[in-house]
Amino acid sequence: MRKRARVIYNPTSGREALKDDMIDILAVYEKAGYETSAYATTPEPNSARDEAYRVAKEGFDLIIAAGGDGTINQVVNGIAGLRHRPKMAIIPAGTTNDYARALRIPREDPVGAAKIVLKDQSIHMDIGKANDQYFINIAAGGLLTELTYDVPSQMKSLFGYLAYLVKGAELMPQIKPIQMDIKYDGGEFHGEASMFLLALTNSVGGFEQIVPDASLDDGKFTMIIVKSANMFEMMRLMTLVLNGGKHINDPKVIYRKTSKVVAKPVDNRMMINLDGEYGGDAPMTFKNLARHIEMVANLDEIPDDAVLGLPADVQKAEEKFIKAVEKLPEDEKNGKTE
Ligand SMILES: Nc1ncnc2c1ncn2[C@@H]1O[C@H](COP(=O)(O)OP(=O)(O)OP(=O)(O)O)[C@@H](O)[C@H]1O
Repeated sequence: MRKRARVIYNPTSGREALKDDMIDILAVYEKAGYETSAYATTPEPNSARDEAYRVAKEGFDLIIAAGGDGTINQVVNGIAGLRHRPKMAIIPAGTTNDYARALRIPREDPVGAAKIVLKDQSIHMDIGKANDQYFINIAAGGLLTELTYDVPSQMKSLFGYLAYLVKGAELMPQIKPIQMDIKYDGGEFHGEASMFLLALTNSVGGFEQIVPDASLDDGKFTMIIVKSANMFEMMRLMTLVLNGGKHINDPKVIYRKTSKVVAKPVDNRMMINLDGEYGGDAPMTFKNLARHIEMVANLDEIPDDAVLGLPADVQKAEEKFIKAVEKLPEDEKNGKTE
């Protein structure tokens, strides 16, 4: 039987240009060997998610999420909990397109983005689970992230609103740190912080320097906690970000790799932002699901150190080996066995 693909596209996203290109897009996936059909999402809140779930259950081989990061998030939410998870591809048509940036998929050319499938390259991407929802790129909490809910949609990306903040001086008094308790692998933060952020890729709100060393398939989030900072300090940190990712060593910042995080507010409400949308209130447990979704990617263009490319079993074997070595007496670790 021929392989089957479904293009799930948002006819309202970004420039609304997808419809015009759909015949050419379908032809690309046919050429790649898939019997391909298209589904336009509807105004119902979860239509992309529900369609992705339906076709995955029917045994489709490939789902192409065409739209903004919101559409990709929904398709992932439709299939992430299933045993049979079709391969995914993305055709970016939103405003920020963080995910396409990380996978090096063309962002201005929908047919060109589809053609990446012809290279037959993919990455098994890590995704995040936040209580019972999934996210593909970012989870964040703290007052600074709450501001994003009030800003216009083109400023919705996590850091895109900084320009807006600079203009909107009336918002400055709202940038108050809150008390939070964040447990992560091997450590805990308890105190006042302006925000915390978990990233799965190096592409956060259009910036590639916020997480300069993200790996897409290492089973770990990059966690950033910005300790209590005022607006001036935030701007200083952003300057360090733009200056080659120097913020990661700043005393105001905790920067760690972790596979699990438990975030709790202390005497406050803490809203959580998942991939740029409100995702519920903390307490929340975040788990990294390693190498969970196979995504078509422009592998040639992705820096080598962003992809481990190891099958999960090899990775596990490596981890076991490292743990076993750690348990050895000091002499044996150094190669002395007598
Ligand atoms: N046919 C439709 N009519 C109205 N809204 C729709 C329709 N299809 C999907 N939506 C809504 O579009 C949103 C997802 O938008 P998506 O992320 O794809 O694009 P975007 O908002 O243009 O991109 P970005 O997030 O980068 O700004 C969801 O809230 C979804 O409910």
